[in-house]
Amino acid sequence: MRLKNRVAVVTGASQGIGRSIANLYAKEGAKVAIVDINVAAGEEAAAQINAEGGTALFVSCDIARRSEVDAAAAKIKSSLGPIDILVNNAGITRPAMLHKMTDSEWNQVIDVHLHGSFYWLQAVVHDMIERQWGRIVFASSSTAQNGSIGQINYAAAKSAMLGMMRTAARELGKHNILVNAIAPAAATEMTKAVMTDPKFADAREAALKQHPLRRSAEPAEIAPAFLYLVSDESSYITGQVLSVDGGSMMVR
Ligand SMILES: NC(=O)c1ccc[n+]([C@@H]2O[C@H](COP(=O)([O-])OP(=O)(O)OC[C@H]3O[C@@H](n4cnc5c(N)ncnc54)[C@H](O)[C@@H]3O)[C@@H](O)[C@H]2O)c1
Ligand SMILES: CC(C)C1=CC=C(C(=O)O)[C@@H](O)[C@H]1O
Repeated sequence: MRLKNRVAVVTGASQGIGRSIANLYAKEGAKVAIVDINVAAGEEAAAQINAEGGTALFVSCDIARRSEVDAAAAKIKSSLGPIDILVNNAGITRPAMLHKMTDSEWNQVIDVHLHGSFYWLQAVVHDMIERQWGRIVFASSSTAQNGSIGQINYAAAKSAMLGMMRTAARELGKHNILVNAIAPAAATEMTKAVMTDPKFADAREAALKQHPLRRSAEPAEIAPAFLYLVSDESSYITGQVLSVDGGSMMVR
Protein backbone atom coordinates (compact mmCIF):
# COMPACT_ATOMS: atom_id res chain seq x y z
CA MET A 1 0.00 0.00 0.00
CA ARG A 2 1.54 3.24 -1.15
CA LEU A 3 -0.33 5.68 1.12
CA LYS A 4 -0.66 3.66 4.32
CA ASN A 5 -1.88 5.88 7.18
CA ARG A 6 -1.50 9.07 5.19
CA VAL A 7 -4.34 11.57 5.69
CA ALA A 8 -5.54 12.96 2.38
CA VAL A 9 -7.97 15.78 1.62
CA VAL A 10 -9.59 15.64 -1.81
CA THR A 11 -11.83 18.61 -2.60
CA GLY A 12 -14.69 18.06 -5.01
CA ALA A 13 -14.60 14.32 -4.34
CA SER A 14 -18.36 13.65 -4.33
CA GLN A 15 -18.21 12.75 -8.03
CA GLY A 16 -16.10 12.71 -11.17
CA ILE A 17 -12.31 12.80 -11.08
CA GLY A 18 -12.19 13.68 -7.36
CA ARG A 19 -14.25 10.66 -6.42
CA SER A 20 -11.96 8.36 -8.39
CA ILE A 21 -8.94 9.90 -6.66
CA ALA A 22 -10.54 9.38 -3.24
CA ASN A 23 -11.36 5.76 -4.08
CA LEU A 24 -7.81 5.03 -5.23
CA TYR A 25 -6.16 6.77 -2.28
CA ALA A 26 -8.36 4.76 0.11
CA LYS A 27 -7.41 1.51 -1.66
CA GLU A 28 -3.77 2.49 -1.16
CA GLY A 29 -4.31 2.83 2.60
CA ALA A 30 -4.93 6.57 3.02
CA LYS A 31 -7.53 7.99 5.37
CA VAL A 32 -9.47 10.18 2.98
CA ALA A 33 -11.50 13.32 3.62
CA ILE A 34 -14.08 13.90 0.90
CA VAL A 35 -14.71 17.65 0.85
CA ASP A 36 -17.63 18.88 -1.25
CA ILE A 37 -20.84 20.91 -1.35
CA ASN A 38 -22.79 17.94 -2.76
CA VAL A 39 -23.76 16.34 0.54
CA ALA A 40 -25.82 13.37 -0.69
CA ALA A 41 -23.22 12.21 -3.22
CA GLY A 42 -20.35 12.89 -0.82
CA GLU A 43 -21.88 10.85 1.99
CA GLU A 44 -22.54 8.04 -0.45
CA ALA A 45 -18.94 8.17 -1.73
CA ALA A 46 -17.56 8.00 1.83
CA ALA A 47 -19.96 5.20 2.80
CA GLN A 48 -18.87 3.16 -0.20
CA ILE A 49 -15.18 3.48 0.73
CA ASN A 50 -15.89 2.57 4.36
CA ALA A 51 -18.03 -0.41 3.29
CA GLU A 52 -15.13 -1.68 1.20
CA GLY A 53 -12.79 -1.61 4.21
CA GLY A 54 -11.20 1.81 3.63
CA THR A 55 -11.41 4.92 5.78
CA ALA A 56 -13.27 7.97 4.52
CA LEU A 57 -14.93 10.97 6.09
CA PHE A 58 -17.32 13.24 4.22
CA VAL A 59 -17.07 16.91 5.18
CA SER A 60 -19.56 19.39 3.75
CA CYS A 61 -17.66 22.53 2.78
CA ASP A 62 -17.99 25.32 0.25
CA ILE A 63 -14.31 25.84 -0.49
CA ALA A 64 -14.98 29.39 -1.66
CA ARG A 65 -15.64 30.36 1.99
CA ARG A 66 -12.62 30.59 4.26
CA SER A 67 -14.65 29.98 7.43
CA GLU A 68 -15.99 26.71 5.99
CA VAL A 69 -12.50 25.61 4.90
CA ASP A 70 -11.05 26.34 8.34
CA ALA A 71 -13.90 24.47 10.05
CA ALA A 72 -13.54 21.51 7.66
CA ALA A 73 -9.78 21.33 8.20
CA ALA A 74 -10.24 21.37 11.97
CA LYS A 75 -12.81 18.57 11.77
CA ILE A 76 -10.56 16.46 9.54
CA LYS A 77 -7.53 16.93 11.81
CA SER A 78 -9.48 15.96 14.92
CA SER A 79 -11.09 12.93 13.24
CA LEU A 80 -8.29 11.59 11.01
CA GLY A 81 -5.09 13.33 12.17
CA PRO A 82 -2.72 15.89 10.60
CA ILE A 83 -3.18 16.33 6.86
CA ASP A 84 -0.37 14.88 4.70
CA ILE A 85 -1.89 15.23 1.23
CA LEU A 86 -4.04 17.93 -0.36
CA VAL A 87 -5.69 17.62 -3.76
CA ASN A 88 -7.19 20.93 -4.88
CA ASN A 89 -9.65 19.34 -7.29
CA ALA A 90 -13.07 20.99 -6.81
CA GLY A 91 -14.09 23.04 -9.81
CA ILE A 92 -16.95 24.64 -11.71
CA THR A 93 -17.54 26.18 -15.11
CA ARG A 94 -19.77 29.17 -15.86
CA PRO A 95 -19.33 29.52 -19.62
CA ALA A 96 -20.11 32.73 -21.52
CA MET A 97 -18.43 34.68 -24.30
CA LEU A 98 -16.28 37.39 -22.79
CA HIS A 99 -18.41 40.25 -24.06
CA LYS A 100 -21.44 38.75 -22.34
CA MET A 101 -19.93 37.36 -19.15
CA THR A 102 -21.47 38.72 -15.94
CA ASP A 103 -19.52 39.68 -12.84
CA SER A 104 -21.26 36.83 -11.06
CA GLU A 105 -20.07 34.24 -13.61
CA TRP A 106 -16.55 35.62 -13.39
CA ASN A 107 -16.50 35.78 -9.59
CA GLN A 108 -17.98 32.33 -8.97
CA VAL A 109 -15.27 30.62 -11.01
CA ILE A 110 -12.47 32.70 -9.50
CA ASP A 111 -13.85 32.16 -5.99
CA VAL A 112 -13.93 28.37 -6.22
CA HIS A 113 -10.67 27.73 -8.06
CA LEU A 114 -8.46 30.48 -6.71
CA HIS A 115 -9.79 31.39 -3.30
CA GLY A 116 -10.74 27.79 -2.55
CA SER A 117 -7.30 26.46 -3.45
CA PHE A 118 -5.57 29.25 -1.52
CA TYR A 119 -7.68 28.72 1.62
CA TRP A 120 -6.92 24.99 1.53
CA LEU A 121 -3.20 25.59 1.01
CA GLN A 122 -3.13 27.77 4.11
CA ALA A 123 -5.23 25.28 6.07
CA VAL A 124 -2.77 22.41 5.54
CA VAL A 125 0.64 23.99 5.16
CA HIS A 126 1.52 24.62 8.82
CA ASP A 127 1.14 20.95 9.75
CA MET A 128 3.09 19.90 6.67
CA ILE A 129 5.97 22.24 7.52
CA GLU A 130 6.00 21.01 11.10
CA ARG A 131 6.13 17.39 9.93
CA GLN A 132 8.54 18.14 7.05
CA TRP A 133 6.43 16.10 4.64
CA GLY A 134 3.60 17.03 2.32
CA ARG A 135 2.16 16.45 -1.13
CA ILE A 136 -0.12 18.93 -2.89
CA VAL A 137 -1.68 18.46 -6.32
CA PHE A 138 -3.81 20.96 -8.23
CA ALA A 139 -6.35 19.98 -10.89
CA SER A 140 -5.54 22.52 -13.57
CA SER A 141 -6.57 22.28 -17.21
CA SER A 142 -5.24 22.51 -20.73
CA THR A 143 -7.24 25.75 -20.94
CA ALA A 144 -4.42 27.31 -18.88
CA GLN A 145 -2.08 26.84 -21.85
CA ASN A 146 -4.49 27.01 -24.77
CA GLY A 147 -7.37 29.22 -23.69
CA SER A 148 -10.92 28.07 -24.38
CA ILE A 149 -13.66 29.89 -26.24
CA GLY A 150 -16.45 30.88 -23.84
CA GLN A 151 -14.36 30.20 -20.75
CA ILE A 152 -12.31 33.32 -20.01
CA ASN A 153 -13.11 32.99 -16.31
CA TYR A 154 -12.13 29.31 -16.19
CA ALA A 155 -8.96 29.79 -18.29
CA ALA A 156 -7.90 32.69 -16.04
CA ALA A 157 -8.52 30.62 -12.92
CA LYS A 158 -6.72 27.52 -14.20
CA SER A 159 -3.74 29.62 -15.34
CA ALA A 160 -3.55 31.33 -11.98
CA MET A 161 -3.62 27.97 -10.22
CA LEU A 162 -0.39 27.12 -12.05
CA GLY A 163 1.21 30.31 -10.72
CA MET A 164 0.10 29.35 -7.23
CA MET A 165 1.40 25.82 -7.71
CA ARG A 166 4.84 26.96 -8.90
CA THR A 167 5.16 29.53 -6.12
CA ALA A 168 4.14 27.02 -3.46
CA ALA A 169 6.61 24.51 -4.95
CA ARG A 170 9.43 27.07 -4.64
CA GLU A 171 8.48 28.14 -1.11
CA LEU A 172 7.83 24.69 0.30
CA GLY A 173 10.44 22.47 -1.37
CA LYS A 174 12.92 22.98 1.46
CA HIS A 175 10.34 21.44 3.81
CA ASN A 176 9.99 18.29 1.68
CA ILE A 177 6.58 19.45 0.50
CA LEU A 178 6.08 18.74 -3.20
CA VAL A 179 3.54 20.70 -5.23
CA ASN A 180 2.44 19.77 -8.74
CA ALA A 181 -0.53 20.03 -11.11
CA ILE A 182 -2.36 17.74 -13.47
CA ALA A 183 -4.21 18.87 -16.58
CA PRO A 184 -6.79 16.13 -17.02
CA ALA A 185 -9.48 15.36 -19.55
CA ALA A 186 -12.29 12.93 -18.72
CA ALA A 187 -15.98 12.35 -19.26
CA THR A 188 -17.68 13.78 -16.15
CA GLU A 189 -20.66 15.96 -15.21
CA MET A 190 -18.49 18.97 -16.03
CA THR A 191 -17.92 17.91 -19.62
CA LYS A 192 -21.25 16.13 -20.15
CA ALA A 193 -23.08 19.01 -21.83
CA VAL A 194 -20.36 19.51 -24.43
CA MET A 195 -19.88 15.76 -24.87
CA THR A 196 -23.57 15.03 -25.47
CA ASP A 197 -25.28 18.18 -26.80
CA PRO A 198 -26.21 17.67 -30.49
CA LYS A 199 -25.23 21.26 -31.27
CA PHE A 200 -21.59 20.39 -30.54
CA ALA A 201 -21.67 17.16 -32.58
CA ASP A 202 -19.54 18.46 -35.47
CA ALA A 203 -16.93 19.98 -33.15
CA ARG A 204 -16.84 16.75 -31.17
CA GLU A 205 -16.31 14.63 -34.26
CA ALA A 206 -13.54 16.92 -35.50
CA ALA A 207 -11.84 16.86 -32.09
CA LEU A 208 -12.05 13.07 -31.92
CA LYS A 209 -10.41 12.70 -35.34
CA GLN A 210 -7.42 14.66 -34.00
CA HIS A 211 -7.31 12.67 -30.74
CA PRO A 212 -4.44 10.16 -30.71
CA LEU A 213 -6.50 7.63 -28.75
CA ARG A 214 -9.82 8.47 -30.51
CA ARG A 215 -11.75 8.38 -27.24
CA SER A 216 -12.37 10.27 -24.01
CA ALA A 217 -11.30 8.89 -20.62
CA GLU A 218 -13.13 7.61 -17.60
CA PRO A 219 -12.22 9.42 -14.33
CA ALA A 220 -10.63 6.19 -13.06
CA GLU A 221 -8.02 6.53 -15.82
CA ILE A 222 -7.00 9.94 -14.47
CA ALA A 223 -6.70 9.01 -10.78
CA PRO A 224 -3.44 6.96 -11.01
CA ALA A 225 -1.53 10.11 -12.02
CA PHE A 226 -2.83 11.81 -8.87
CA LEU A 227 -1.62 8.78 -6.91
CA TYR A 228 1.84 8.89 -8.47
CA LEU A 229 2.31 12.57 -7.57
CA VAL A 230 1.56 11.96 -3.87
CA SER A 231 3.48 8.69 -3.56
CA ASP A 232 7.11 8.16 -2.55
CA GLU A 233 7.86 7.29 -6.18
CA SER A 234 7.62 10.98 -7.16
CA SER A 235 9.95 12.24 -4.42
CA TYR A 236 12.03 14.35 -6.86
CA ILE A 237 9.18 15.92 -8.82
CA THR A 238 7.86 19.37 -7.93
CA GLY A 239 6.54 22.43 -9.74
CA GLN A 240 5.41 20.41 -12.75
CA VAL A 241 2.25 20.13 -14.85
CA LEU A 242 1.39 16.65 -16.08
CA SER A 243 -1.14 16.34 -18.90
CA VAL A 244 -3.36 13.29 -18.55
CA ASP A 245 -5.50 13.79 -21.62
CA GLY A 246 -4.69 10.96 -23.99
CA GLY A 247 -2.41 13.30 -25.91
CA SER A 248 -5.40 15.28 -27.14
CA MET A 249 -3.81 18.67 -26.52
CA MET A 250 -0.42 17.64 -27.91
CA VAL A 251 -1.78 17.79 -31.43
CA ARG A 252 -3.19 21.33 -31.29
N1 LIG B 1 -13.37 16.62 -16.72
C1 LIG B 1 -12.43 17.18 -17.44
O1 LIG B 1 -12.23 16.87 -18.63
C2 LIG B 1 -11.54 18.23 -16.84
C3 LIG B 1 -10.59 18.84 -17.67
C4 LIG B 1 -9.72 19.77 -17.12
C5 LIG B 1 -9.80 20.08 -15.78
N2 LIG B 1 -10.74 19.49 -15.00
C6 LIG B 1 -10.75 19.85 -13.59
O2 LIG B 1 -10.77 18.69 -12.79
C7 LIG B 1 -11.49 18.93 -11.59
C8 LIG B 1 -12.58 17.88 -11.43
O3 LIG B 1 -13.48 18.01 -12.51
P1 LIG B 1 -14.63 16.96 -12.84
O4 LIG B 1 -14.65 16.85 -14.32
O5 LIG B 1 -14.50 15.75 -12.00
O6 LIG B 1 -15.89 17.84 -12.41
P2 LIG B 1 -17.26 17.46 -11.68
O7 LIG B 1 -18.18 18.58 -11.99
O8 LIG B 1 -17.69 16.07 -12.02
O9 LIG B 1 -16.86 17.48 -10.13
C9 LIG B 1 -16.54 18.68 -9.48
C10 LIG B 1 -16.83 18.52 -8.00
O10 LIG B 1 -16.49 19.75 -7.36
C11 LIG B 1 -17.50 20.04 -6.42
N3 LIG B 1 -17.55 21.47 -6.14
C12 LIG B 1 -17.90 22.47 -6.98
N4 LIG B 1 -17.87 23.64 -6.35
C13 LIG B 1 -17.48 23.39 -5.06
C14 LIG B 1 -17.28 24.21 -3.93
N5 LIG B 1 -17.50 25.53 -3.96
N6 LIG B 1 -16.88 23.62 -2.78
C15 LIG B 1 -16.68 22.28 -2.72
N7 LIG B 1 -16.88 21.46 -3.78
C16 LIG B 1 -17.28 22.01 -4.93
C17 LIG B 1 -18.78 19.55 -7.10
O11 LIG B 1 -19.86 19.41 -6.19
C18 LIG B 1 -18.30 18.25 -7.71
O12 LIG B 1 -18.45 17.18 -6.81
C19 LIG B 1 -12.03 20.37 -11.72
O13 LIG B 1 -11.16 21.26 -11.07
C20 LIG B 1 -11.99 20.62 -13.19
O14 LIG B 1 -11.90 21.99 -13.49
C21 LIG B 1 -11.61 18.58 -15.50
C1 LIG C 1 -14.76 20.86 -24.35
C2 LIG C 1 -15.27 20.35 -23.02
C3 LIG C 1 -15.52 18.86 -23.07
C4 LIG C 1 -14.34 20.71 -21.94
C5 LIG C 1 -13.05 20.34 -22.01
C6 LIG C 1 -12.15 20.71 -21.04
C7 LIG C 1 -12.55 21.31 -19.94
C8 LIG C 1 -11.58 21.66 -18.92
O1 LIG C 1 -11.93 21.66 -17.77
O2 LIG C 1 -10.43 21.90 -19.28
C9 LIG C 1 -13.97 21.61 -19.64
O3 LIG C 1 -14.09 22.87 -19.09
C10 LIG C 1 -14.88 21.47 -20.83
O4 LIG C 1 -15.20 22.74 -21.34
